[in-house]
Amino acid sequence: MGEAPAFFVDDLQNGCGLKYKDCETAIPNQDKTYVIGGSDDESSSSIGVRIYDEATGNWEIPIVLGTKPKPCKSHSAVSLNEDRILIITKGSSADDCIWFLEVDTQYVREQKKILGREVVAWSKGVGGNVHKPVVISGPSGVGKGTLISMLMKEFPTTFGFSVSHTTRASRGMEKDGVHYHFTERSVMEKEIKDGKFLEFASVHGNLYGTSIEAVEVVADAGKRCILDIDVQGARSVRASSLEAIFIFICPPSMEELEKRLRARGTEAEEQILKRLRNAEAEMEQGKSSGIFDHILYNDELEECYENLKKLLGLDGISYNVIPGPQRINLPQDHSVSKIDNKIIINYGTPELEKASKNLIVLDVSSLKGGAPGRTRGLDVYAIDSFSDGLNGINQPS
Ligand SMILES: Nc1nc2c(ncn2[C@@H]2O[C@H](COP(=O)(O)OP(=O)(O)O)[C@@H](O)[C@H]2O)c(=O)[nH]1
Ligand SMILES: Nc1ncnc2c1ncn2[C@@H]1O[C@H](COP(=O)(O)OP(=O)(O)O)[C@@H](O)[C@H]1O
Repeated sequence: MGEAPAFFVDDLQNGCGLKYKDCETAIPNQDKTYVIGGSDDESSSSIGVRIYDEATGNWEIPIVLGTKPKPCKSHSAVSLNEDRILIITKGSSADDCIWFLEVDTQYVREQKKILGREVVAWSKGVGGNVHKPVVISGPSGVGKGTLISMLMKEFPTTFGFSVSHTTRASRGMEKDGVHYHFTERSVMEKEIKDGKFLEFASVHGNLYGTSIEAVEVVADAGKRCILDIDVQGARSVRASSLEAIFIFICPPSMEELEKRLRARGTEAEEQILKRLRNAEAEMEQGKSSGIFDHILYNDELEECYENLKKLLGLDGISYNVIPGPQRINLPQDHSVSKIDNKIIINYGTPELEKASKNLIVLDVSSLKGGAPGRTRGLDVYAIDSFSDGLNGINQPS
């Protein structure tokens, strides 16, 4: 049935006496009110967020994760559920106007625990769907990099590699920004504190991590993201709102793993021994932790590659191409309300009320992914509220 529309500025001023600027909206959610700022302030480079805790009467400025929407003169906002608020920025381009502010999703709750502060996270809404990202884990030397290179070579327009950050030194052939972002520990630690990472872990004595941006870059290129990360990282991604397929690669034996690591010739003896020691625990966790959807044995390379392709639906006959994102043209002046899983964007003025196509419906029942990054699965369509009879949408009572 019908639910309350966005709680707009005037309501809040009258109701609670909270102070804010014209370009802000105030959205009550659970026992807090989120004041989401516009940007009439020239110095501000993004939309701000403040939280009013009704129980304590205190304001808090949260840590804001994810890429923020660009500043805009005004926006509409509506609480989708206890987890997230939908924001529609006015005057933005068609592919940059629908945003989600996650306030209590699993990802945000985890980040609150890690960062010890109030946290919110932005995610951009994107029409259409893409295939789930692929997380590949396995012990050092098992052949993850080799398999991923084969995939990227055969399907260059389908896959994009999530370039991780690491504090380890570059190997001879590795390029900064291509294989890894090689970085100083102090810099990476600061960026982790600032919430720039989707996940990070200490592996073989170095710090490794996937920045939110690394995943967004691939998604924005319309490609399926591949992450080569360790088991701890895979566990963190499992707990995040990035819906992915998790694949663990096993060697045929520990002897063969050692042979491959030594033959690769990229590590000093001490590092080889450390990686072999860690491999035992990784194998145990990989096989039994419940994190991974699939386990592949990399004995014969070609055979393993064929199996990987099958898992990903790339076995030659039927790669199910999902249509690209829809373009969403939202009018500048509109009001927003929520009915069940549908957001109704009304841009009819009183005089135009009888004009056709004066409602846009944003169906949010199949949202996928979320902060940090992109929320996909939005279905957007225009309807004529009178002649189409709201297309079966329950009207607010
Ligand atoms: N958690 C996490 N692990 C990563 C990331 N990038 C790489 N790794 C893992 O770190 C480990 C060491 O990687 P690397 O030094 O390139 O050695 P290699 O696996 O022997 O080629 C591997 O298990 C990788 O999967 C990351 O962003 N996050
Ligand atoms: N199935 C396989 N049989 C033999 N050698 C392999 C196989 N898969 C990979 N290799 C070799 O093993 C070494 C380690 O592979 P690599 O892809 O670097 O592993 P990882 O990225 O998991 O550390 C490389 O020299 C690679 O050419």
